[in-house]
Amino acid sequence: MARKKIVAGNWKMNKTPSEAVALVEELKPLVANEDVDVVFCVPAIDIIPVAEAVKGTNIQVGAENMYFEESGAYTGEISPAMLTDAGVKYVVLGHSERREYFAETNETVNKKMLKAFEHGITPIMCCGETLEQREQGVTMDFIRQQVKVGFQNVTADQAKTAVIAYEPIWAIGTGKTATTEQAEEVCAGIRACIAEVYDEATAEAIRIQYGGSVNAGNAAELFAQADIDGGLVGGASLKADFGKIVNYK
Ligand SMILES: O=C[C@H](O)COP(=O)(O)O
Repeated sequence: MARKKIVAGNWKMNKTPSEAVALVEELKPLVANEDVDVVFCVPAIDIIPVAEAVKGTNIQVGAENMYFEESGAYTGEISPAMLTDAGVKYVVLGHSERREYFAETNETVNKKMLKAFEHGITPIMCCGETLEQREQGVTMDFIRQQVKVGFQNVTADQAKTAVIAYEPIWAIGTGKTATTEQAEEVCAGIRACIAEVYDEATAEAIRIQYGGSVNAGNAAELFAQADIDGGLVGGASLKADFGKIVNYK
C-alpha cells in the first residue's frame, strides 16, 4: 500500500500571532491538496490563532516541541494536554536545533515520544548527522542510534503511525540540499533500521520525510524516491513556495 505523503512546515521562531494568521490566509488556497497531509508546525504562542484560522481546511496544526510531564512546576514548558486541547495533531521532536541549543538528548526525545503517543499526538522525530560525521563515514551509525533510542518502548502499532524526519544538519538553512541519492540512501537505511527493531509491516507503514533546504525546485525529485514520504520544510514554509512544495507533482 502506498504511503500518503506528508509535507510539514516548521516555522521555527518566526511569526507573531497576527503575522501567523496572515500567513495562513495567504497559504490556505495554495496548499489545498487532499492527496497530501499538510501540517503547519508553529511556535507555541501561534497555535491557538493558527488552529482557528485553519478550521475547515485540509491543514493540520503541529507544535515544535512539547514537555514529557503531564503538568506541574516546569516553568516555561508546554504539556501534551495543552497541545491537544488547542487542536494540535503533530509535534516535532528532537529537531537538531533543540538538540544543539536546548540540550535535547535521545533519552529526552524518547520520553517525549512516549508521551506524545499516550496523548494521541503524532510525533515527527528528527534525526540527522553533522558534516563531520558524514565525512567520518559514521552517518548511519549515528542515525541508527538516534532512531533506536528515540523509539525505545514504542510499540509497533504506535511506530506505524509515526513520522521520522531525516535532516542532515549540514543541509539545514544552508541552501545545501543533500543529493537525491544521499537523501534516499539514508531514508532507506532508517526504514531498514525500523524493520530490524520491529518488522517489515511497521517499516512499510512508517513515514519518513527529508528535511534540509527543501524548495519548490527540488521537492518533486526528492519526494519521488521510494523511501521519501514528504518533507519537513523550514525557510520555504514561510512563503508562497510552500504551496508549490505541497503540490510538487
Ligand atoms: O525543520 C526543518 C529543517 O530544519 C529544514 O530547514 P530549511 O528548510 O530552512 O533548511
